[in-house]
Formats: sequence, C-alpha cells, structure tokens
Amino acid sequence: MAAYTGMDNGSPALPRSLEDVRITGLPPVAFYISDFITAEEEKILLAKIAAAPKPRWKQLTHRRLQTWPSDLVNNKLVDAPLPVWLQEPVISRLKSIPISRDQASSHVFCDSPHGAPNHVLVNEYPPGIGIMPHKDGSAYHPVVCTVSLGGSLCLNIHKTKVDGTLDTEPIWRILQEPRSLLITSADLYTEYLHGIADIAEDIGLSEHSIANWGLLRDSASFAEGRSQRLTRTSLTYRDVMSVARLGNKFSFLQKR
Ligand SMILES: O=C(O)CCC(=O)C(=O)O
Ligand SMILES: [Fe+2]
Repeated sequence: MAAYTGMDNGSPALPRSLEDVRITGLPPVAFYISDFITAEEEKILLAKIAAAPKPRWKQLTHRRLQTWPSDLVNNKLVDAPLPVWLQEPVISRLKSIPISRDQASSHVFCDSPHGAPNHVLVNEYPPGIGIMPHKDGSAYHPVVCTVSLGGSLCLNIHKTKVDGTLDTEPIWRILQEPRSLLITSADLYTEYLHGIADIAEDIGLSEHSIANWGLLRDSASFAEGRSQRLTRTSLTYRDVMSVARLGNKFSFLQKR
C-alpha cells in the first residue's frame, strides 16, 4: 500500500501513519513529514504571525519570538485557548495521523496530559542566527512538533560527554524544509540536546550526514551539499503539563 494518502481540495498528501515516516538511525523517536502544510497555508500562517500586535514579539539579542497563548509562569500555563489560526489546520492534522497502521485511533498526543498541544512558540531565525544546544525541560510532555516556514535549516542533535559537558560536534543532523513537520520525543527529548548553528549556509549535506535524507521533499536541491539560509520561522507545538486556572478572583466583574 502507498505510504501516502493522496488528498485534493487544498490539503497535502499525508502519510498513512507515522511509522511510514520514522527517521530511522536516530534514537527513538523522530518522524519527518516533508509536506505537512500547503504553500497557501504557509503563506496564511506567515501573514498571521506578521499581523500579531507588536508587543506579542519578545526581542532577543539576534532574533525574536512569540509565545501563544502566553509565557509560562513557574513552568505552568495559564489556561487559555490557542488562537484558531494556530489550531487549524496544524493540530487537527497532527491528531489525524495514526502512529501505526494497525492503531487507527492512536496519534502523537494521545498519551499526553491534555491529548493535544496547548502551547506554541513562534521562533524567527534570520540567516546566520540559530539557537544554542539545549534541552526543553520538565514543563512539557516529551513530544515536540515543529512546523517550519519560509526556509530550510539543520537541527543539530548533541550528546553530553562522559564528564557531563556538551559535545559541541552534533552526532546527528535533521534537515527541515519549509512546510515540513518534525516530531521528536522520548530519548531525543530527555537524553539529547538540540540546537541550530549560527551560520548563513548549511553545508556538508548528504545522505550520510542528514538523518532524514530519504524523507526530504527535494533532496536533489541539496545535491551540491549546501543550503543557503533564508529567514526560517518555526512553530513549536507542545503540551504544557501543568495548567493553572485563573480562578474566580475576578468573577464579580462578570455579568451573571
Ligand atoms: O526552532 C526550532 O526548530 C527549535 C526551537 C527550540 O528548540 C525551542 O524553542 O525550544
Ligand atoms: Fe528546544
């Protein structure tokens, strides 16, 4: 049976199950879907991000980010829905793909506390700018879904050396194309670090160096082994484990 289900009316062809798009050769578990959203959906998402009110952006030294629905406070999320443009089409599509063909009702968030992501980070990376190797920590259920927009870049996976310090040389590299979805979880979440190099071009790309080479939409375009960075915006979907109700402190303000 074909690995992909063909769909029309503006939806991409999604894999029949995540096991069809598993990045083999990486520690458990990672999946890569090259065409998770359409070019039209990518355009709409980028326009929504650009239209967000200015105070939504947190400016770091070299890049900026948005946090939806809000920043965490003491590793807790204040209960609030994600805006509809971050729910649709991404979350319903994530939940529509079974983990394996014989578990039709399973999906990547079915074991997470809220059964779906409740938090999205929008990270914008101009060419030359990345993010230091890090772990995402204990606030989130250990499943990370990243939708890439605008440009390609490599996510580097690092291990810690026996003395506990970071091995600055990545042990694996995952190439993320625009409109793709990368799912990382389990050991990749808890045991390894991930980061993006501060470079204007990713080099040394080949089937030997890139873990998801066989799952790329267009590996031919990287045949020279190089990929010029453009501005790449990512949507990082996660389930924050602890959600705090705002309480009824202000209930006297609400109309009965
Ligand atoms: O932009 C990315 O793909 C990675 C972002 C990330 O690692 C984070 O925000 O924790
Ligand atoms: Fe991260």
